[in-house]
Amino acid sequence: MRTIDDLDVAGKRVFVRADLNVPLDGGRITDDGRIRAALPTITALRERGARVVVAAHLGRPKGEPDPAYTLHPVAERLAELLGAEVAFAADTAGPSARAAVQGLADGQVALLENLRFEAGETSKDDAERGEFADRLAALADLYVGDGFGAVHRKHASVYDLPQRLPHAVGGLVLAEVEVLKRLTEDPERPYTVVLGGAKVSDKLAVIANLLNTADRLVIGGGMVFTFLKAKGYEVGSSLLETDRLDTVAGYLRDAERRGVEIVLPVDVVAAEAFAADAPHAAVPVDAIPADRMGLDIGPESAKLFAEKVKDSRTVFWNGPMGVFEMEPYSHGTRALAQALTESPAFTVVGGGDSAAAVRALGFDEAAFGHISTGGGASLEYLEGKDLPGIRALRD
Ligand SMILES: Nc1ncnc2c1ncn2[C@@H]1O[C@H](COP(=O)(O)OP(=O)(O)O)[C@@H](O)[C@H]1O
Ligand SMILES: O=C(OP(=O)(O)O)[C@H](O)COP(=O)(O)O
Repeated sequence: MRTIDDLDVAGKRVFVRADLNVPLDGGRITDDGRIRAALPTITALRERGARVVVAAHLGRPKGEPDPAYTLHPVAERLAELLGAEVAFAADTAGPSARAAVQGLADGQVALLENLRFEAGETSKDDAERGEFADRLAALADLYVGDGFGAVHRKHASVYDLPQRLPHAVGGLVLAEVEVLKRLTEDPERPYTVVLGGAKVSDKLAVIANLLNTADRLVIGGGMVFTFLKAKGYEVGSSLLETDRLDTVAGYLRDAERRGVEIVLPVDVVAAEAFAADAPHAAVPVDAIPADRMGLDIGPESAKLFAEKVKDSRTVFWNGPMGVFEMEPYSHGTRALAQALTESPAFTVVGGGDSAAAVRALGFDEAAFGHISTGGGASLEYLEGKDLPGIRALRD
């Protein structure tokens, strides 16, 4: 793969596909880790006289403009961190984007509006994605793929656009892959993968392959309830993927046959509503009240998970154990993060929210082996998949 050092960027319009999908509270960025992670590539290009056109997605808007998902706050933060102006385009590939790019002098930066405001970005239809990629291609001379957190998405800006422009891989993607390789090439065992978070259907899909590589899967977060229900427990109003119950029951059988240990919580914190001030209590998993939802693992589970993590030589963790953004449901995530810092294992934390949780809960990033900007992307890389956003840079 060509790197940015192999490109002659001076005076050229360079499209940088970054992952700037940061957590927001209203319009306020609660963790700017992904913006910071994008800086080295942007800065290197500026210093070499490129006209840098940064593009990214934020959240999951439905293919049309939605003010709740504007990248405007990200443009402001990016400008602060760069110590330079960032021209923000109010559309993605329309007149405002064209004007912003046209106005760039060498070394200057523009940020396009959320790529997912266009249906073509995420379309499953090759022609529709291609048509949007053509419009993006008209904005630039060169392409740099640096949005590691999105390289597992076969989206127009990730997969189709690099096929239309001379391209290179960015430093963030290179660095992430370098670390994750250590987990695919003969990881020290026991090798434990901890899964949590809210993107339940995405993450259920990686489990089949992880059963081939990991010795132990520890399951927390929103994923838990599909497992508990598949085992016959009632889960009240917790997150549940009803149509995946058979699949999950299959994973449990498969794991047992292969000798892969699946560690599930023994207790959960069940709340009356999705709110910090809702009445809540830790209950055993066989006693979740019908009118309550599980928003964290319970204290007994936190102890159990900590033991499993400490008794490992390699740990990959993606997905918070609970709704860590609300204090009453942050204890499971805190206990797990603490255990990772005390484990003799090589530890990798991946995912926008997981990395944000570790920082928000006050942990020192240096206490972990690596904090990756990508959750789903890391998991799919660990599965051994050829990821669309990396494949397109190789061709
Ligand atoms: N039991 C739960 N019910 C609902 N949401 C949960 C639960 N546990 C964790 N979450 C939520 O999961 C979100 C992060 O999930 P996800 O995006 O999958 O992680 P990452 O960004 O690290 O890949 C957090 O915002 C957290 O509040
Ligand atoms: O936040 C992201 O992934 P992650 O939650 O798996 O770390 C990426 O920006 C990809 O977002 P997506 O899962 O909406 O495609």
